[in-house]
Amino acid sequence: MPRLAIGPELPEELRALDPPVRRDAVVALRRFLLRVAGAPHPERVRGARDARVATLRLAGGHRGVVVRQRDVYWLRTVLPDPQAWAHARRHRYGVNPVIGVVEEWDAESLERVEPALRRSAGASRLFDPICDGDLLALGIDVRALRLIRLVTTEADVAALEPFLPPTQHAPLAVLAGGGSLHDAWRELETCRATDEDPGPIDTGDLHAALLRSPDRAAFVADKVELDRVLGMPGWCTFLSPTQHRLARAARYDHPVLVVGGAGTGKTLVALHRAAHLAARGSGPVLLVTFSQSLAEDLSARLDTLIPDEATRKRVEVDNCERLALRIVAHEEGRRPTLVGPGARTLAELTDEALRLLSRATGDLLDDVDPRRKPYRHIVVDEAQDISPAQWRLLRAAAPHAHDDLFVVGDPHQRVTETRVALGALGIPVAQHTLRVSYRLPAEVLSFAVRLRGGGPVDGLVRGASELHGLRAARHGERPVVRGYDSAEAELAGLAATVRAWLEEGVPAAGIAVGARTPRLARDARQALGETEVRVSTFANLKGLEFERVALVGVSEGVVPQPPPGDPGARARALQRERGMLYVACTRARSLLYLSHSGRGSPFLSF
Ligand SMILES: Nc1ncnc2c1ncn2[C@@H]1O[C@H](COP(=O)(O)OP(=O)(O)OP(=O)(O)O)[C@@H](O)[C@H]1O
Repeated sequence: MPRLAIGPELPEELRALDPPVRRDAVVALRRFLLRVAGAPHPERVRGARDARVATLRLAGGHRGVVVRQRDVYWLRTVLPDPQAWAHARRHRYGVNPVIGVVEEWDAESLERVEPALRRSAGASRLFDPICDGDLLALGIDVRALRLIRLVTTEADVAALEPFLPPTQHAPLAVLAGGGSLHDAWRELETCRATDEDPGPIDTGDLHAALLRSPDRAAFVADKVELDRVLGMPGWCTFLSPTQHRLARAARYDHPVLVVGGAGTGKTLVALHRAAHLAARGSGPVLLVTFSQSLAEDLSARLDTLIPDEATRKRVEVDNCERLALRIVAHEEGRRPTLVGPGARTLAELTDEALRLLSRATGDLLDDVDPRRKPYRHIVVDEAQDISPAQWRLLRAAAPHAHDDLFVVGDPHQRVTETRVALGALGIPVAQHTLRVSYRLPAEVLSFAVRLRGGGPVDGLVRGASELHGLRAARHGERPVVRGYDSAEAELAGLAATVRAWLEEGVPAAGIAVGARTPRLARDARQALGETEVRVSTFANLKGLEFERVALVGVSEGVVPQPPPGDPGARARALQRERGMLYVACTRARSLLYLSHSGRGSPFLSF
């Protein structure tokens, strides 16, 4: 049987086809995998730049492009015939000689760019001070050296980005920006998907390279696996190398904290870690987040990610408040009252739950009897808004052992008063950072980061955390900021904007409208009439994402809300206000619209 690896774009490409074409393509792939009668066979590509590239006729007018070596087939893409042939001729494939992952080169474009680079090349070239040996040690392909030697400016390197594999472009971009060889090498290291030493790299071994590239290829051994990979959303199968390394690490001896800006995949990593622990861990897993609605969302996504029922059952998903309630209810035999006579506050219940757990084990920080702990592994999302008391409860709910706590969060997205330094709570963590936002187009990301401004915020480990080094995976449209003379005109503008989006075909579920206060959110709801778009406060948009987001009332006197007089409290309140607006802005996958009446919020002046 052929060994078939699926490329990351394939599930979406197939879903976008007309149903009959899609069905034919999937049947053809099943036949190909099983080598049964009627299976498509690889067809050579005349004029291919890489002799290993072939196409498979999958359905009427559609072909798959495969890279083939002996019985290994890497299915890169499914396209209408003419585009498939063009794609097949255009690219060549290789293996990074340092980290051993697969590389895809847009060879045709690079051939076109080379004469232009040669013509514009200055006398002194950007990489002149670096010898060939050093470039090769960074994994730069020997065939690319001639081209790279022509590069004169940092802008040349940026212009080459779409045509180079990321493993070639990333170290060059670091060097072009003035980084050292060591910095460039560290950047290359982030493209590794595992911590295992790959040993000597055989650049002729496509199979080994594909196995080292889980972001680029997923092997499917049989029809069941093929159907599963094709049927699931891409996020279930393909993680970036850094995300993969963090989520699938065999073992962490100490608690782990993953931080990262908006849309960098922290929640995705938390979900995959929970799934990994459910499959390979050594006991019940708790996945905990900020609110009940986020917990419901995570739970639904875990159902998709973990098809096996028994494995799925090993993960409980909850928020911290309900966790405390459940622990107390379990002990007392009935649900504690939250209102009326005898009611306890959520804070009191959290303390009570901690006391109960500590009693069970003898001591809060000492695992006298780890079997009495309700969970073996705890994964925490939205860590920045979990209170110290809740952290103590979480710490007490799992034994001190390997893979006990895996925490993700972003201190810049804090929307509550909470400020915790995990170390001070007896949770020393090893910190990792995600730096690429997959949700936000570069234009929305840079707008949101500038608007976030306000200097460093309190980090989750200790000290301050700065928002820098974050980049976007793609480009898109610039945010729109509109000023109106009155609140009525602003709401009419909102209604017209949302109507236009719906008329363009954006589904209502892909649109969110946000406002700073519940009252403004109610006004916006009213202005929108019957439309089923989500309308909420900035803070309640936390953790969610939409195609388009409209934020209203981003006006002076509203954002920020008037801060308290005490200077310390004032500074913290302003940081929180910035955090809320940043959270709201960063929910937009493609388009962000902000409006104000009268003068705009001072946060908009950057
Ligand atoms: N490697 C990736 N490739 C493609 N898409 C990705 C990747 N990682 C994350 N995404 C997508 O980016 C979006 C943001 O991911 P996620 O919600 O996990 O980020 P986050 O860091 O938790 O965001 P936030 O903190 O802003 O709520 C999701 O749509 C997710 O599927």
